[in-house]
Amino acid sequence: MSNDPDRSRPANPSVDTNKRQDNSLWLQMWRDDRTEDFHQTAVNPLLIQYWHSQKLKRSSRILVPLCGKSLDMLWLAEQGHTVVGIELSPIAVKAFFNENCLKAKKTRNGNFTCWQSGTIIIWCGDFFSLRKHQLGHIDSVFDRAALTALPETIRRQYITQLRALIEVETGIFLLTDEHIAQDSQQPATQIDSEIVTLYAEHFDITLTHTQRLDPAQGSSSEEGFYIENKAYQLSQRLEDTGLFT
Ligand SMILES: C[S@@+](CC[C@H](N)C(=O)[O-])C[C@H]1O[C@@H](n2cnc3c(N)ncnc32)[C@H](O)[C@@H]1O
Repeated sequence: MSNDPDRSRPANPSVDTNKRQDNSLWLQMWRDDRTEDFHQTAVNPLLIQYWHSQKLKRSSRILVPLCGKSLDMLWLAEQGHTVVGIELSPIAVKAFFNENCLKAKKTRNGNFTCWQSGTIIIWCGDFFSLRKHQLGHIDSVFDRAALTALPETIRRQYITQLRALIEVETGIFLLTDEHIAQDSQQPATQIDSEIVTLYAEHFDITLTHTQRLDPAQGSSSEEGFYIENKAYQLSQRLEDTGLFT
């Protein structure tokens, strides 16, 4: 499932060094305006297709970790939800509000600057430093290119932090782009082994959608690989929370 932007990173520095390096890399990417590999110029079609199967109330609060300047946040707000994004780069946050002609109010909160326009709130700062009391109640998480943006060494910590920020009943709608070797025998209906490793301990995992992109469709996978888009619904198991003992 590896999808992080810099595969030339050293394989095994300590997690903290790796996080610092990764943050610098993302901040530089935004300064250089190199966002074409991940920023989508339209709302994600799988979000539109599958979001409502969660049957959330319109008033739900949705967490969008590592949100960039994603237009998906606008669509979620249009569904009546309050959207709570978290993004490291102030350039990305400013671009989101400016490009969508939204006037935002900025307030300082600890190491974060909190930008708000109507029902869209973006916390600008490091996801790993955010605390639950800052964020408030969260009903669902939308993760597109957040888990997969991080180096593999940090992904477990991402999930620990995500669980610390949400409620026991909060579900996650996760979209991934998996890079599959063309000679792989893996069936399209298979849950990615890294998703199992990372989430199965605490979550029930449902694969809701798989779409294999033909390399001829212009997908940007490396030679010898194709991309498979997958949508997962993750539900935390209540017995892990101590509610059923
Ligand atoms: C691959 S992009 C995806 C953005 C967005 N989810 C989308 O679909 O367009 C990953 C984003 O995560 C941000 N990011 C990376 N590490 C972060 C961190 N530790 N805290 C907050 N944001 C982070 C990057 O600046 C970048 O905008």
